[in-house]
Amino acid sequence: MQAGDVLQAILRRKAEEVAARSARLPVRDLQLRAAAASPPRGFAAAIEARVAAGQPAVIAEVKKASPSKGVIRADFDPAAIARSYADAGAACLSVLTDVDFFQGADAYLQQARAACALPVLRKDFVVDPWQVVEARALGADCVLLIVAALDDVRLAELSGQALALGMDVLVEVHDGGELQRALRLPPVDGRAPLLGINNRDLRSFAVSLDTTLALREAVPRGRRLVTESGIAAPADVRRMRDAGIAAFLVGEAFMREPDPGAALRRLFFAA
Ligand SMILES: O=C(O)c1ccccc1NCC(=O)[C@H](O)[C@H](O)COP(=O)(O)O
Repeated sequence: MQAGDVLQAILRRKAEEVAARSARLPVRDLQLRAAAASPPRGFAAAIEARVAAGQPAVIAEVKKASPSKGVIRADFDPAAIARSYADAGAACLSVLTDVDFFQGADAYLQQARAACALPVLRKDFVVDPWQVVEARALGADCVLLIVAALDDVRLAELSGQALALGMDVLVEVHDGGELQRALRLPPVDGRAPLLGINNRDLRSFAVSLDTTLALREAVPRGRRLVTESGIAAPADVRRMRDAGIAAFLVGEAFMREPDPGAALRRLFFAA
């Protein structure tokens, strides 16, 4: 798929999808499912535990396809991939649930989470409070909020709602203006969103690790920063580690390998 306005195309489609899904399943029914769901596993806490132990905290992504790369992994078994990541030392999982642009599925999140003990990020384009409740009902431990996709009022509403439901929030930015907006989000019960810096420009698909290096200075001490996208080689990991980055979200580099867990070990834990 061409880059151009892909984010806007995704957001237009997502609004239609949410309208249709929420008409079929009213939020009150969804809230009952969320209340009965397996409790959140502590996504941010799992990251902090790895960092406190002096290890890189790896959020390993379960992703079949993407708009920029098409199908990345045809042989796709979310449960097996999740087990492989957990055995290799991942701190958390990220599972794509968007159907139309990533060939994801809600069931993939449920299968991956059931296959291991790791906390799971629902990686989707969350634009409506209904989706936050849906994420918890599916068992998600964290939701992604993309600053470029939301105005300030909606961003604060969704973040506060997710935190109040006991989930963590990964708030994703790509430039300094978005970072300042993300930093204004208030904590709930002392829990603030994790700050994800996406090295991929979602409008052009260009990827540069310089994005993280340029923005990290503006992240206050005490806030956990996650570098996202384009981490593929040991030199990339070294470069980020040398800059003090401890948390990583990685997808394609693992998903293209026959054994995703072995690829994670080679990239992050080779002696
Ligand atoms: O990956 C895309 O093509 C894409 C396009 C539009 C919106 C989001 C997109 N990707 C989501 C991500 O940012 C990545 O899945 C994630 O950060 C992992 O990146 P990578 O390690 O490069 O697979």
